[in-house]
Amino acid sequence: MICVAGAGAFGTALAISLAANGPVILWTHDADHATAMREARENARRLPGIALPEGITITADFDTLPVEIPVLLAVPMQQLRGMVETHAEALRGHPLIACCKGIELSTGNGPTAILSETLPGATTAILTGPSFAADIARGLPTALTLACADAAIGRHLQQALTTPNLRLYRSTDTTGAELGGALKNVIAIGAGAVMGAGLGASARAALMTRGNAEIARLATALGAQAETLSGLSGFGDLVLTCTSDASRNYRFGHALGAGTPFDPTITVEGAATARAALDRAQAMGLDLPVTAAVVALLDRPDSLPQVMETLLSRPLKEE
Ligand SMILES: NC(=O)C1=CN([C@@H]2O[C@H](COP(=O)(O)OP(=O)(O)OC[C@H]3O[C@@H](n4cnc5c(N)ncnc54)[C@H](OP(=O)(O)O)[C@@H]3O)[C@@H](O)[C@H]2O)C=CC1
Ligand SMILES: O=C(CO)COP(=O)(O)O
Repeated sequence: MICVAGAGAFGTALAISLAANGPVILWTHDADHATAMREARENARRLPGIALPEGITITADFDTLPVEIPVLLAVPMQQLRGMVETHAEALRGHPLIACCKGIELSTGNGPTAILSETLPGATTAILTGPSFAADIARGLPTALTLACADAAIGRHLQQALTTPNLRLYRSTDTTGAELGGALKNVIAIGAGAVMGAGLGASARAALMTRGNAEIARLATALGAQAETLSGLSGFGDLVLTCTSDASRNYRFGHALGAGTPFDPTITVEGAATARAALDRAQAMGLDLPVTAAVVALLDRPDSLPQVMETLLSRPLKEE
């Protein structure tokens, strides 16, 4: 049995896929949402139009968790610490697999560090990579990275969480897996802005490539391995998110570039992470021009011409 904590689009999609392997508990913090999902056998709020298999038990009560089953934490990054602190007693003793992408704004930390700080001694891992919730939920083929610092536990989790349509690759580089997934969202906002402003696919390719170099600069300085960044959780997710309007980060950037409104209730992880990444880079004396451009655009959505001018007038250098 597996528990998925967080009934957003991704948590629900993971629960649907995992239900092919055996019983799944899908937990939401909202009792009314649990009731609605139980009655409709659908998550109409976050993943409409897809039936929840019978093998998924929906609950808003953590106290009933069977001992030691893995818990996948699928809540937005900036909510992870608060959620784990609130439910620390219920989560203690369970292997915890973070499924969120981002850097915490208040600390500059990633998901597994937050889990270790909140529940010292916990077994932690990160599940990340290129996959849209709707694709997973519809049973389309997807491949993700499961990173766990403990190789033996990682091997066990890889087996437990692989499903017929979700193929997991294993890594021990949690830093690389987390940072690839976090920082690609920042570049996707930039890629969306380029396309929204009508600057063209060539400009987007340039931004993606220089963004990729920037991800490597910050992530390797923080201890990531270069091979991880060229894998599913890095390059794979960067390509997916920067080129598909199924991505919320891309669509948010597109709206910024086009000067059109964007629904503020939609989860856009790259916005807070852009600021967190820039803070960390500045503290380390690293230059992240694309991330700085995204932050400038977040601060002043009408500043796109100046932001582009700043990027294009940087000193010429070797690639
Ligand atoms: N959607 C996707 O395609 C993918 C998403 N991810 C990652 O998964 C993470 C979650 O995203 P996603 O599911 O899409 O987001 P959604 O916006 O669809 O859902 C977020 C969920 O988290 C819940 N939530 C918010 N705050 C808390 C809290 N304090 N305690 C418990 N639950 C809370 C929300 O509840 P409520 O509805 O009540 O607000 C909602 O159910 C993100 O980091 C994202 O990057 C990764 C891969 C793919
Ligand atoms: O992380 C994702 C795809 O791998 C989902 O991207 P968005 O959060 O931008 O929708």
